[in-house]
Amino acid sequence: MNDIKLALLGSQGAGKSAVLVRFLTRRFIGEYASNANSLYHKRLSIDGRQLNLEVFDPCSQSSEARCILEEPVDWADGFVVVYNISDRSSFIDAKNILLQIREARMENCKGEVEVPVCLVGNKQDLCHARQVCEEEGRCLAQEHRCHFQEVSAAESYQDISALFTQLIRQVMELLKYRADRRRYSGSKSMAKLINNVFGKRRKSV
Ligand SMILES: Nc1nc2c(ncn2[C@@H]2O[C@H](COP(=O)(O)OP(=O)(O)OP(=O)(O)O)[C@@H](O)[C@H]2O)c(=O)[nH]1
Repeated sequence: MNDIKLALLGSQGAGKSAVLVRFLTRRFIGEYASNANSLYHKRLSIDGRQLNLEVFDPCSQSSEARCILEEPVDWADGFVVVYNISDRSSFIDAKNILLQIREARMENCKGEVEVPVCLVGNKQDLCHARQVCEEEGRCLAQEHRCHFQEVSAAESYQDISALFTQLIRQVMELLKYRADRRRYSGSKSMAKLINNVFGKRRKSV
């Protein structure tokens, strides 16, 4: 069974918990305790595969949230970066988070497939108070080569479910790629070893 670890990042009040709880329970719960980090577990089946999903929803202000950004690849297999379309400062925070993820990827991944990220513009139901247009979100996502989706955790389940499903599929591909690479480099070193031992012997015969 695959273990998939995701982290939700974004500024305070962007709706991280609302988006996650909508995905996990199909429900919208108006208020969440925002002074604690939460780790959610769920068993899922996607494309016929059983998965153990772990999602970290950090309290925006906590030091653990900052730690995750310091070692993102070690901690999570994929990220959901959430901003509030009716709050420009949350979009600026999302930009900074994407930059930090990219920097950390460059340091940690070294030629590896990129860690999957989805940029989410939440609170689409508040479009009368919109401060970030959809195009800006799309452009930012293109710049960071990540998926983008505007959603309303308050009003809809479908878009949120689709974005998590797509992200989890990307993560499964990344984990498969890593496992194949490990297997390949393992068999390459085994072949080298055999060649060293038997190749040398053959020469001396
Ligand atoms: N109108 C509207 N309100 C939302 C939506 N999603 C979340 N909210 C509200 O926004 C507020 C913040 O939501 P949270 O999910 O707690 O936000 P958060 O990003 O987890 O916040 P922190 O835990 O403080 O970092 C709550 O009052 C939610 O009810 C949405 O899609 N539409």
